[in-house]
Amino acid sequence: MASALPIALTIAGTDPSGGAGVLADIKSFQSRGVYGMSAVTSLTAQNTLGVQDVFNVPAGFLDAQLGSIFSDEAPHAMKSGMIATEEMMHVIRRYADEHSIPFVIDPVMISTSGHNLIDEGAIDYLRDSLLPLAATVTPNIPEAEKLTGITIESEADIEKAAKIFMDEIGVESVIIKGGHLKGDAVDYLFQKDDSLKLSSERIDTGHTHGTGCTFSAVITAELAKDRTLEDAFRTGKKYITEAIRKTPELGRGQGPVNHFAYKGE
Ligand SMILES: Nc1ncnc2c1ncn2[C@@H]1O[C@H](COP(=O)(O)OP(=O)(O)O)[C@@H](O)[C@H]1O
Ligand SMILES: Cc1ncc(COP(=O)(O)O)c(N)n1
Repeated sequence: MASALPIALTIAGTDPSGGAGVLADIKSFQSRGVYGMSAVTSLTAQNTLGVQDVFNVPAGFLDAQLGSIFSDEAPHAMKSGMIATEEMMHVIRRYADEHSIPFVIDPVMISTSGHNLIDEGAIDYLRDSLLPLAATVTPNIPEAEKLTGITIESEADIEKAAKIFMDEIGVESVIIKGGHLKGDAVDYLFQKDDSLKLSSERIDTGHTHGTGCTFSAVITAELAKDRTLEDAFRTGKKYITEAIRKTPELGRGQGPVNHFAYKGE
């Protein structure tokens, strides 16, 4: 019997310092009242100063983890973050095909600290074979540029990129995050027949390690509760704004956000 407790799964890499990846996702799920599960794609050695090393889990062992999860208690929604290799993407695609639960893809490519987290050769597969399976995709500006092949500097460019995501790549919906542009922090949700733009003031801080992971995890948590994507996006935006505003100032580099800060519904 399906659990009454909402359950969300993250398929992502680990960050031992707790700011990004699986740990950020699980903290986000927990703080939204959602039971968290994880399947690890890569173990990274990283902290607020950068990524020191990466160990990719063999694709067969990712399969084993997902098999353990789905053969016992399936989650109500899932997200993916860092997926370094195409082989791992093949495995994830199979589970996404077999289980019709909302799937949020955060197409992680480069860490805030500038380290590459995906094989260059896997990007085509991610775009062509994984993104079309997602309920929504949450690229930041550099990721949206890489996936659409256009330069994004303005709102008109964001609209052009969204059209490529929906009409050419075939995604159901896309949330393009404007954190890397200048001015207010503006994010855009595009769905088939409508769009929604959410804006917040830009908080003057260097502590934005794990913002993308946290934002997409909150959206996934809300989808696990059967909320609409629009509601999930609104909650994600409020949550990440508070989390950045009240950063705990940890580490000697780009610190993590605060997963205790947002108190709203
Ligand atoms: N300095 C900031 N002030 C307020 N919101 C921010 C700031 N930087 C990023 N955000 C928000 O954090 C979320 C993640 O955005 P972004 O930094 O673009 O993604 P990523 O972490 O994947 O690079 C978005 O909702 C974005 O608007
Ligand atoms: C394991 C893992 N997953 C994702 C990110 C991206 O997060 P950010 O862009 O905030 O560095 C990261 N640094 N590490």
